[in-house]
Parts: sequence; structure tokens; C-alpha cells
Amino acid sequence: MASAAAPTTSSLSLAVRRAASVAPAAAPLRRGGLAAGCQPARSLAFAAADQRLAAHVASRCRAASSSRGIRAVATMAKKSVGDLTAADLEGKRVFVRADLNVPLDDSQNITDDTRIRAAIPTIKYLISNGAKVILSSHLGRPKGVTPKFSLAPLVPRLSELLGIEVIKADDVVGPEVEKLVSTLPNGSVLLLENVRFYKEEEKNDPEFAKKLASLADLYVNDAFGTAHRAHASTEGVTKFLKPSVAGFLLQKELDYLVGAVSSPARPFAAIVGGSKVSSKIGVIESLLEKCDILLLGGGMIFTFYKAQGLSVGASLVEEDKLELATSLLAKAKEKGVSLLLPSDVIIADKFAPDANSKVVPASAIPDGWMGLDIGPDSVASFSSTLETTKTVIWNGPMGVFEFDKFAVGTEAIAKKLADLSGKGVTTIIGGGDSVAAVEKVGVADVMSHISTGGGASLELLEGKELPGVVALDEAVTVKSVTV
Ligand SMILES: Nc1ncnc2c1ncn2[C@@H]1O[C@H](COP(=O)(O)OP(=O)(O)O)[C@@H](O)[C@H]1O
Ligand SMILES: O=C(OP(=O)(O)O)[C@H](O)COP(=O)(O)O
Repeated sequence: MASAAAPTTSSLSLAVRRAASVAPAAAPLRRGGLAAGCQPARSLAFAAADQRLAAHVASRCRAASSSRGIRAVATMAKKSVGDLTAADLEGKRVFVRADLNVPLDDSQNITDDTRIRAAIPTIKYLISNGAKVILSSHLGRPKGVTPKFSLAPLVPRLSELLGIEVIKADDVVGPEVEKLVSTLPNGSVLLLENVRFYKEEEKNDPEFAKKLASLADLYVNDAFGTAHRAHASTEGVTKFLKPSVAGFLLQKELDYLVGAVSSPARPFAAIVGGSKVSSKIGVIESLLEKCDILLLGGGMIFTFYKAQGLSVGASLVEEDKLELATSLLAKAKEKGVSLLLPSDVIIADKFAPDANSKVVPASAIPDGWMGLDIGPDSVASFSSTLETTKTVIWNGPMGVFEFDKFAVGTEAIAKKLADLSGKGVTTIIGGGDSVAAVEKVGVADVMSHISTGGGASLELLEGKELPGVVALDEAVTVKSVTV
């Protein structure tokens, strides 16, 4: 989803304000009904030896959960930075891979600092425990050393948020970097240059990974947005650094996108939109195994309509996916999932912001017109269906929300989820354009979780394992607990 140049605003997840402000180890109860750092699955994946911690976690979860109690089955339980104490960290060099891939304007100003803020809790935890942080990230997709992709513009904001002066290296590895590392005081941060300036990074070159590892004593991966990449700084380096643990942001993303989705408070609804059914097949198939209700919107609905014999005018259709659409409808039925397609749509006479538009039933799209948004009846029926839920996950806009005229359905769904979040429903926004929509409406702060990774969250929702997560050390876990 990221562009070949600097990432676009819409390609980024735009708000994890609470991730930046809440220390997971001491998180308060959340409005969404679950305690932060206390979601099903991951949070009960505590060290079996530490029964006091187990009791503490269980009591927090009990206090925060519904009367159903929590059934927790530990999955993807990875050792966390929170498992490391001052005794483990004092004076230690810690290689922290973050995803600081933020959008910059032409004057190199940061236009959205969400990903920087999201990385702060882990770095603060490390420096407050006396560690020397060696911070690494990529920015954009440079081919070799490219000044406009330097991490230098990030230093002032990082320093401001951390409350210390971040030191910047002009390289990623090599003698100059080694010298800087050797003089780092405890509790300081050294930001390495863009790790993708070396082609060895994306090739996951073992020698390069070894060089990165040689800078540090242990490894923390907090780069959720890049965890689906098997690169030297996300995967290769773990072969040479022990322990290799998850940062707080990575852990929080897994808590929601794996934990809350695998063990949701029910009814559990998924809303899937976006342009094409082909790019969401994996996600739809995977969610059909887990959810009770599936609401579909966006450009993909026209392939479903056509598969049902309706005429769709000039709407976006993937002719080669008609059978697939039919089989997905059959699968929903077989699984007892209530699948809802919009009953009406907003159609346009051209694909343009100033197109003529009108609302028609989904079964009455005239020739030459294209559906670019869901209609008001659909918004009303989706909203009343969502009222019945306890967990909602959303991936993909309901229409061409980049054009104001066709942003109404997407914005209405964003507002509905904000409203539900305020009523205790767990609301999870799975990255990509749906995050941009939620930001646009100004309701990002009230959602239970907004993912910082578009591609990574999609892969997780498809049920795939992320190489950057798989490579981390396992926590000693309990298999299941009922509290
Ligand atoms: N009815 C539609 N016709 C054409 N494009 C659409 C329609 N509805 C939504 N889209 C487009 O889908 C794109 C987002 O799709 P996608 O990348 O799959 O979502 P996400 O980024 O959330 O994963 C947006 O650019 C939006 O304009
Ligand atoms: O912006 C990112 O991904 P996203 O656009 O899928 O959210 C990440 O920083 C990963 O970048 P990449 O897709 O160039 O590996």
C-alpha cells in the first residue's frame, strides 16, 4: 500500500494516540470493555512461573470483561519488552526496530507523526530502565542512499516526545556508527540512518543482519507496520541477538488483531470494503470462520450483485471473480454468518468528484452509471445491525471516500463505530484507507484500536503469520485459562 516514494497519508494508519500515551504494564481499563494490555489471548500468555502476575492479569481482565468471563487460549505468545526488568536492561545496548515510515511534505516536514508517537512507549520504557537504545527504521522505498529518504527530519519530533536529545548517525553500520554506540550513555537514544539505504536490508542478507546485531546486546521489534516483511532488521537480526522480544506497540496490535478477533465478545461483526473483492478474498474467507455478521461495501459489492444476476451498469466488476463471489455467499450461509450487502447505492455518471449522482436500489443501476457509495437505506440497516454487536472490525471504505460526494457512507459508518465504542463495543480499525476515513471524520481517538500497519494488519486478518513476529522469542505460556 505504500507508494514507491514517501508514504501517502491514506496509506498510513493515522492514529494510535493511546498507544503513545498509555504504558501497557499499568494500563487503565478501557472504555471498550477490555483493559489495555489485557485482551484475550496475548495478555493471558503470561509466564507460567509467575503466578502472582497471572492472578493480577486475571483479576484485571475479570474486572474489565463482560459477565461471560474470558476464555483465553494463548496464541502467538511472544516474549515482551515488558518482561525485561532494569536488571536486564541497565547499561545494555538494545537494537529497537520501529516503523517510523511517516509521510513528509516537499519541505521535509512530518505531516502525520502517528507512527513516531506509537513508538514512544517502548523507547521510554527502555531508557527509563537505563538501556542504550539503538533505534532503526526505514522510510519509503529508496533504491540506495537517497537524501530525501533520510531519517534526519524525524530527530526533532522524536527528541521532543522522548524529552531527551536523540543522537543521529549518518550511517546504518560501520566504524562511525560503532564509535557512536561505544560512547552512548545509559538512557540515551541513537537513531540510525534509513536501514533501506542498504539493499541488503530487503534481501535479508545474513552478513548485514550480523552487522546490525553486532551493534547491540538484545533486540526489540516494535515495527508492526513492517512485521510482514522478512528483512534483515525485522527477521534476520533475531538469529544473532538474544533475547529478541516484542515491543509494546507490536504486542498491542497482536492483542487486537489476533487476540480480540480470535476470541471476540459476541456478536462479532466484520465490515469489509475497499475496491476489489480479489484483494480481500483472504480476509473475507478468514473472517467468515470467526464472525457472526459480515457487512460488505465498497467497489467489491458489484461483483456480488452481478453474480446474483443484477445489472450493475458501469460499476467496478471483476468478471473473473463472479464464481468466487457466489461461493463466498454460499460459505457464509453454510457457516451461519449473516452476510449483508447494501440494499441501495449512490450512483454517478462518471468517476469524478463533480459527477452527477443519485440514490437507487441496488437492483436498479441504469446502464452507463456506476455505484460509488452505499446509499442511506444501507447506512440505516448496517447501523441497526451494528447496534446488536459487541466487537466490530472494519477494513476498507464503503465508497470512493476521496470524493466528498461519495464519502457519506464511509463517514456514517465511522461515526456509528465511534458511537458504539462509546457504548462499550470493541471497535478495531484494520489499517489502510479505513483509518484515513476515521481520521477524516475526527473519531480516531474513540476507537478501541487503530492499526499502524495497512499491509501487516491485512495479512494478520487473513490468518497469516508475520515473519517479524514469528522470529521473536516465545514466552512461556499457559494454553488456556478461564476466569
Ligand atoms: N464503489 C467503488 N468503486 C470504485 N472504487 C471504490 C469504490 N468504493 C471504494 N473504492 C476505492 O477503494 C479504495 C480502497 O480500497 P482498498 O485499498 O482495498 O482498501 P484499504 O486501503 O482500506 O485496504 C479507495 O481508494 C476507494 O476509492
Ligand atoms: O507503510 C507501510 O506499510 P502500509 O502502507 O501497508 O501501512 C510500512 O512502513 C511498510 O512499508 P513497505 O510496504 O514499503 O514495506
